[in-house]
Amino acid sequence: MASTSCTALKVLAASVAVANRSGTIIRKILSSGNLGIVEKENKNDLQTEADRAVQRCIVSSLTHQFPQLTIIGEEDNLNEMATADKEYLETSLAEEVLKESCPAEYTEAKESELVVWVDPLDGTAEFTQGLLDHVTVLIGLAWQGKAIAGVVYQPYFNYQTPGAELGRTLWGMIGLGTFGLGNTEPPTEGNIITTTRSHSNPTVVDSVKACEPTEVVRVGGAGHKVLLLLDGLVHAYVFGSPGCKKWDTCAPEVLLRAKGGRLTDMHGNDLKYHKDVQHKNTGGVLATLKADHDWYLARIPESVKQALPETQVKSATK
Ligand SMILES: Nc1ncnc2c1ncn2[C@@H]1O[C@H](COP(=O)(O)O)[C@@H](OP(=O)(O)O)[C@H]1O
Ligand SMILES: [Mg+2]
Ligand SMILES: [Mg+2]
Ligand SMILES: [Mg+2]
Repeated sequence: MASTSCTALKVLAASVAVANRSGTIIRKILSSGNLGIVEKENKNDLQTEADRAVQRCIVSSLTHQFPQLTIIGEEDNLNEMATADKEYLETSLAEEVLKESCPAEYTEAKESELVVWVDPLDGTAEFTQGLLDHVTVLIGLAWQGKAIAGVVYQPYFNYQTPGAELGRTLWGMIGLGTFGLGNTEPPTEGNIITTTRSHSNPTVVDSVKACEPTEVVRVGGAGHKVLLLLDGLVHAYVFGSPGCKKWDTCAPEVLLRAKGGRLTDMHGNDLKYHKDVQHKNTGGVLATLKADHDWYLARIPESVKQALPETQVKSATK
C-alpha cells in the first residue's frame, strides 16, 4: 500500500485513533461529576481534568509511536510526564486513513520535520457550562510551516438527539480532502457570522459589525465554529482578537482548506505553523468555506488591523 511509506499519513492515522480515544476520556470525566477546574491566566482561561488527561493521552500515544515528532500542546507542563504515561497509551492506526494514498507533495516529509499542534479540549469555558456540542479535540499536523493534515473530534455531537450515535470524527489532508462531513452548502440567504461567545472585546465587536451580519451566532470553540462553516450553517467566522492560538486553528484550517475554504488572519495572511512561531494568532482569525473571503477582508476596519499585528516567526526556514 502506498500509504505505508508515507509518514504524514501514518501520523494522521494515529491522530485519528487517539482523538477517538479522547472522546471516551472526556465523557468519563464529565460523568464522574468532578471536572477539577483550574484558572490559568484569568477567569476566562480555564483548564479541567479532561483538558489535562486528553493532552497526556495524545502526547504519550504519539510520542510512543513517533518519538521524533515536535508536539506542541495547549496545556503546559504535561509533555514530560506524558512520555511515561502508560494508562493512556493508544497505539492503533485508523484504517480509513491508511487506505488513502499519500498526496505526492508529502511523501518526502520526515517524522522529525512534522510539528503537531494539540488542543486536547477546545471550548473549555462552554464545557464547564454544559454546552457540550461546543467541545472538540483538535490535532493538526504542520510541515514546512503549513497546516497539512488534521483531525477534529466532536465528542458530544448528537447529544441532544435520543438514540443517535454520540460523537463524530472529521479528518482531512490538503490534496486528499475532508472526510466525515455531510452537507456543506451554506444558507442561501443572509450573511450569518459566527464569533466567540466567551472571549469578546471591542475589536471583536467592531470586526463582526463591519462585516454587516444579518445574524450573529455566538458559540464556543474555534473547532466548533469551523464545523458550523463545514456543516453549511454560517457564512463566515470572524474573530478580531489575538486570543486564539496555533493549536486552535491548525486542524480546523486543514478541514476547511481541503474543501476549498480559507482561514487567514485579519490582514489576509496565511497562518504560520513553524515549531518556533509565536503561539498566539496575533492577527486574529477570518475563515470562510464558500463565501467570498476577500469581501470580508475588505470590510475589516483599519483600527482593528492596527490592533492585530501579523504573527512573527523567529526562523521561517524550519
Ligand atoms: N482572550 C482569550 N484568552 C484566552 N484564550 C482565548 C482568548 N480568546 C480565545 N481564546 C481561546 O481560543 C479558543 C476559541 O475561543 P472562543 O471559544 O472564545 O472562540 C478557546 O480555546 P480553549 O477552549 O481550548 O481554551 C479559547 O480559550
Ligand atoms: Mg484553553
Ligand atoms: Mg482551543
Ligand atoms: Mg483547549
